[in-house]
Amino acid sequence: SISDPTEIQSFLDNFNSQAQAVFYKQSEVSWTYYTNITDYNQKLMLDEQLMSAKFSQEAYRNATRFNLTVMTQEDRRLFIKIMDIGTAAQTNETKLAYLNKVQSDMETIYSTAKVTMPSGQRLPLDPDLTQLMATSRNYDELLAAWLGWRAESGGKMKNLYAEYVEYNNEAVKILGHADTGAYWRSWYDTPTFEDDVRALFDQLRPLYEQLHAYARRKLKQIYGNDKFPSSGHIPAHLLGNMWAQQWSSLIDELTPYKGKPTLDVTDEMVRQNYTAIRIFQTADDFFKSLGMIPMPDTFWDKSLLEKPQDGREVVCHASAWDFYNGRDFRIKQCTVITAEDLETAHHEMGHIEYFLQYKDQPVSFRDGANPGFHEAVGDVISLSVQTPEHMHSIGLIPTVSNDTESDINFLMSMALQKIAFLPFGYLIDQWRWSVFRGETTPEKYNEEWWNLRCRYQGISSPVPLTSSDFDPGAKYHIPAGVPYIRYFVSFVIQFQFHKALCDEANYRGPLHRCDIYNSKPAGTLLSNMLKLGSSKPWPEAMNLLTRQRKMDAQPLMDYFKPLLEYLRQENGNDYGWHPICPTDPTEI
Ligand SMILES: O=C(CCC(O)(O)[C@H](Cc1ccccc1)NC(=O)c1ccccc1)N[C@@H](Cc1c[nH]c2ccccc12)C(=O)O
Ligand SMILES: [Zn+2]
Repeated sequence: SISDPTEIQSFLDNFNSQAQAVFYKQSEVSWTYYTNITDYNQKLMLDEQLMSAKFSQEAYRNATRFNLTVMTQEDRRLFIKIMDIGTAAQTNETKLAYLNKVQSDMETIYSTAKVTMPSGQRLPLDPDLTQLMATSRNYDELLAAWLGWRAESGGKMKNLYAEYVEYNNEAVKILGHADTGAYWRSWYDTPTFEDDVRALFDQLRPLYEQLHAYARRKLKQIYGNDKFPSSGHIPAHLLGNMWAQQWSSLIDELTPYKGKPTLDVTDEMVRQNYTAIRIFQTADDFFKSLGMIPMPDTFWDKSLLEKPQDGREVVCHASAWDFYNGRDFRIKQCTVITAEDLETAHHEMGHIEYFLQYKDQPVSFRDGANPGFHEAVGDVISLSVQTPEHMHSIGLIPTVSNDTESDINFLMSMALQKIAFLPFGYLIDQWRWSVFRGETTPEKYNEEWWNLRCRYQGISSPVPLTSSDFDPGAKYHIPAGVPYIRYFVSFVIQFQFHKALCDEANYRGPLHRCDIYNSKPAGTLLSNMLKLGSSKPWPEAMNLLTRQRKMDAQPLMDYFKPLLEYLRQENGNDYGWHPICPTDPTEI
């Protein structure tokens, strides 16, 4: 095998320039499809995916001819990443083409699904059903939207998913992975990763149980005790979100102390005629205040920041795009003028900032230190943006009151976003890993999904399950094949990052009131970590930013400590739920 340093270097240089060209072409063709769903654009994208797979297979074959043992650590790391080609390892072109087609068809079903409401209106998820789930307080209207969405999305792809699992597993096994779940977990390069995330979740459950109990009591007052099963579960369609994954839209009902200025800035954004562009300029301004890299002109020219009104079908689920040429970076988001979309805009721009910071790395290092890092960048900035102090400084709330009651109100609004999410962020890939392992077979897909929803999230289906249901398919990341444990990891580490940046900014107060806006030292510290991309093992990136190498839920627990005390006080013994789903949801 080849050990000559000159040959090693020329292979890496060659790969780097060829890969940029191939990945650029694939990004462009995919972008065309995602922003204009037609059979023709899908075919162009699928053809390009086969070309790109051939390039990756060739690079893999060439890379195996080199002797890794004589290389520098950095070159060895590059070769290992070049050989991690995922499903492109499938050299049977018919099988790979079919896998890619099935995956794209499921994502298209999801992205073009519409629900016919009792009124006869046909509503898409974005923006209509999302807004209905957030604003309606009518039990039956919420149920109609929830039932309609699951039928039009997941209900239409159950058999496709079983095939996707089979073909995806077959492809990654060629690389030596036990199954697709094992392949996805390998990106964290931690042999105890599954145990580590389970330990974090177990550590955080008491926080969630208290929030769940508080929300359940308030929702019973709104919808009546008779709508809630005696098992203690909350019906899945009552949490203000299609998947009950974040409960922020219930903030007005769940605010502990009434009579204080609202923390939901949506109305004020609408009153000030906020536009999608202005939402993204607000986010860009924050990164600039830290001395970080502003969005380039191509971002403003080529992003799609609003749902097209010309009848085009698009994939509305937000995403950030690196075109791998060091110049072209875009966001695709069907932005609406709400507090939640202000938050999502920061989340997406966090991905772009990461792209910008590592754009001079070799292509194979243009990735997050681990997938959770990529999801955390924007959310860290958003933790500062959402403080009452910052919201006041950008004119979205009239006054800042930091008496104890206002403080609890603010912590509640953050908990509805961050604590409510934890079991959801955890359970999605618990389900998928069990499916990829073959422990959960197709006839058990839906039953196991609700087992996890009932056990970890304490919510249950408002109607009896039938064998044709496939509720996992009603959540974008399942048909789109996007892993999800990354968000659970992000929701833990973003508080570690926030604490480290607040320390760097010489902030002294309570963590939940810290706003790092204008802190160049904090911006420099964050940039230096982001510049690494995936060139170093993630514990090193973690250490550079936080001075420790592990994921740690303590900063999150410290942030919410005052709220946990309040909730324990409020709930007394009225908390918790039976781990098993209620047999008949209408059984009371
Ligand atoms: O899915 C997303 C945002 C979409 C994304 O930015 O994570 C996007 C997902 C995606 C991945 C691959 C193909 C298509 C979509 N990820 C990226 O765009 C992305 C880009 C580069 C590197 C890594 C991820 N958020 C999650 C939950 C969430 C996490 N943080 C939040 C903050 C506010 C609101 C929601 C969330 C959700 O909606 O369930
Ligand atoms: Zn993301």
